[in-house]
Amino acid sequence: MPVPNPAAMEFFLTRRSRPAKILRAPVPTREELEPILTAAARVPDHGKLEPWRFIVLEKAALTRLAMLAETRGAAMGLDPDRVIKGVMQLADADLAIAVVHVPRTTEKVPEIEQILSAGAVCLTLVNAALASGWGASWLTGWHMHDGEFCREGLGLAEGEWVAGLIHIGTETNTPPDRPRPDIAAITTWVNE
Ligand SMILES: Cc1cc2nc3c(=O)[nH]c(=O)nc-3n(C[C@H](O)[C@H](O)[C@H](O)COP(=O)(O)O)c2cc1C
Repeated sequence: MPVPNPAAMEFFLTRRSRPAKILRAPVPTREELEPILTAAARVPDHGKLEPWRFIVLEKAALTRLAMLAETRGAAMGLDPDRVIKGVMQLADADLAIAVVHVPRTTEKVPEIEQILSAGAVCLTLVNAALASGWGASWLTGWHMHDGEFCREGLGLAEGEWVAGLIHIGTETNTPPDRPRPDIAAITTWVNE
């Protein structure tokens, strides 16, 4: 007989991100983050390759990265509004964790499966933070897709890239949930 876990199921049926712009201090301490990171690293991982790693960005690092985004966005010739959006995402944050995809060279596990595993880390990190009572959000942005920014600002090695920048903090208000998928419309039942 299956042994249900109603509390876990209730969490999954009601969980939702909190927009990064409404997250503020206090943020989890390093000690409080440890179980959250441990939960996030407990994901399906074909071949046990661990094709991901974490970079925990505390306030001073986010301020430094916001300044780098300003110069980098201008150097890239991006639309100023887009630059500012990326800059403020970092400048307003008190804590964010970059989940870095670290591709492993192996013939047994295609890279796409390693990338999917990195996505699982991102979602589990959001969920573990939410389950611990924090607000959390999975963002990226033009800076996280820019190799030069990631090399200079985050010290990423060749081939590494940011799968998600997970913002974590205290929510300052509770915005309404968004409409959720119609399960009947996206599900096909096959019995023959
Ligand atoms: C890979 C990925 C990247 C994302 N990047 C952004 C982003 O840069 N900016 C943004 O506003 N939302 C971004 N989102 C969407 C947010 O995470 C969004 O708030 C999320 O869909 C909320 O879903 P939930 O409430 O079910 O957790 C991204 C989502 C994913 C999966």
